[in-house]
Parts: sequence; structure tokens; C-alpha cells
Amino acid sequence: MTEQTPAQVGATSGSSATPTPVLVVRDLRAHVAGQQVVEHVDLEVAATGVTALLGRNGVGKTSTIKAVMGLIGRSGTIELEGRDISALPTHRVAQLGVGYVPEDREVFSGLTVTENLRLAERKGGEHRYDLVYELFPELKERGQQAAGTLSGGQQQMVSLARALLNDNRVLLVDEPTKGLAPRLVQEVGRVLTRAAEVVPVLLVEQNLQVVRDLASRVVVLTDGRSVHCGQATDFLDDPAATQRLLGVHGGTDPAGAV
Ligand SMILES: Nc1ncnc2c1ncn2[C@@H]1O[C@H](COP(=O)(O)OP(=O)(O)OP(=O)(O)O)[C@@H](O)[C@H]1O
Repeated sequence: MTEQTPAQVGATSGSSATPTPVLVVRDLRAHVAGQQVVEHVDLEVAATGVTALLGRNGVGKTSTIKAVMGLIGRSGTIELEGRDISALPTHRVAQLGVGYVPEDREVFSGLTVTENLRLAERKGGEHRYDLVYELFPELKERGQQAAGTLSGGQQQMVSLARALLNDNRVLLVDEPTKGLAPRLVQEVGRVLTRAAEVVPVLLVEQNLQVVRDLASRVVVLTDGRSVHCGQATDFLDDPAATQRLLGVHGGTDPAGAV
């Protein structure tokens, strides 16, 4: 595997080229509480399938996603299907079709499952309840249950379902398997595989087995900077690279979490 410098990341030639990206980010910088937490991120999200955003704890993965959504102050270029969205407020970014599944799930705990879904409906668009209930039959059964009384895994399903309900152009999904039991990790993986058939996904994920199963491409951050992008298998099959950039072996065993 050839590691790339930040300037090379996102280049459109050679093995690093992402075929027809849906989202292109260039020289993204972002700050939180007066501190620069994203220093220079270039990334491309492929128009199909799953692109994984990887890195050790605290390198700026969540901040990168929040910056794309406009949830924290940012500069740089962010293009959604060629349209510059880098100066738009969060609600406009969402309206244009960037779905966000936050790390802490953020369900409305006092509302029912059905109410959580209804609130997520974007005005004027199609609402894909058929897809949502096909993927998450349990959410139909538990429609009248308060979301706050669901298990962590079920709340994750509500969070994913809300993003899938709308006709989004891309989904940004932040650590969906975090804290889940192995069976639920598999279930989330199954759902994301199916979701990625409908909408491209940028996935922050610490479990490298999930990355291996789902992602076709990876972008790796260190210290708020993108330092590598390329084919997922090339990266995961290079133990020296995964050790150096993630601090773990990129092996195939399910315990291969970062
Ligand atoms: N609200 C905040 N106030 C101060 N510092 C913050 C805040 N949010 C994030 N940071 C800092 O920004 C840096 C990047 O955090 P971020 O959550 O983006 O990293 P991450 O790669 O997603 O980490 P993890 O894998 O642990 O979730 C970290 O040093 C973090 O401490």
C-alpha cells in the first residue's frame, strides 16, 4: 500500500481516484470552543457503497462529519454532487440531502418510535416507510413505545431509520456499532449494507471487521489531517499501515476493533 500525503489525498488520478464521488471535501478546517480540531481534511465519498472514515480516538472523525453538516465552525470546500455547500447552515445541508446519524443517536426519548420517525420526515419529499419497515420490522411492532425505553441497539435502529426515511443523497453515519453486543453489531452491518444499496454512506467505524465487511474505500485521519485514502482492502491488508495509522492490526478476526 502506498500512503499518500494530504495533498495527494483526494487526487483524481491513479489508484486513489474515487469513481464519481457524491461528496468532495477539500482543505476542511474546523474549530470547537476556540480550538482547531480539524486541520486539513481532504476526502471523497464514492457515489455508491460505503466509504469508511478511520483514525485513532480523538483525531477528528466526528468533528469532520459535524463540520460537513455545518454543526461546528468550518472553512474549506464541501461539494455535494458538484454544488458548493460549505457556507450553508445545517438545515440547508440536510434539506439538500445530507443525512446525519450522530454517534449518540439523539432519539427523542419521550416520544414514541412512530413520532420520532414522523418528526424526521422532510417536507416536500418522498418518505420511504416501506424501506424503513422492511429493514427494521421491529420498529413497526414497537411504534407506540417511548424511544427512551428502547435498548441501545433499538435506538440505533431508530436513528438509522430516520436518516433512511428521506430521499438523501448521502448519509454520514458516526460509529453506529459503538457499545453494541456482537449480535447487534452484525445486525447494524446488515442494515448498513442494505442502506448503502440505496444511498452512499460515509461511515465512521472503529470495528475493522465491520469496515472490512462493508467499505470499499477508506480515508484515514491523524491529528485532524487526512493522511491516506484508497481501497479498503489494500489498507486493511497492510498490517504496517494499520498499525502505524490506527494502532492495531487490520486482521480479519471480529475482535479486530481499533
Ligand atoms: N466540544 C468540545 N470541546 C473541546 N474539545 C472538543 C470538543 N469536541 C471535540 N473536541 C476535541 O476535538 C478533537 C477531535 O474530537 P473528535 O470527537 O472529532 O474525534 P474522533 O476522531 O471522532 O474521536 P473518537 O474516535 O474518540 O470519537 C479531540 O481532541 C476532542 O477532545
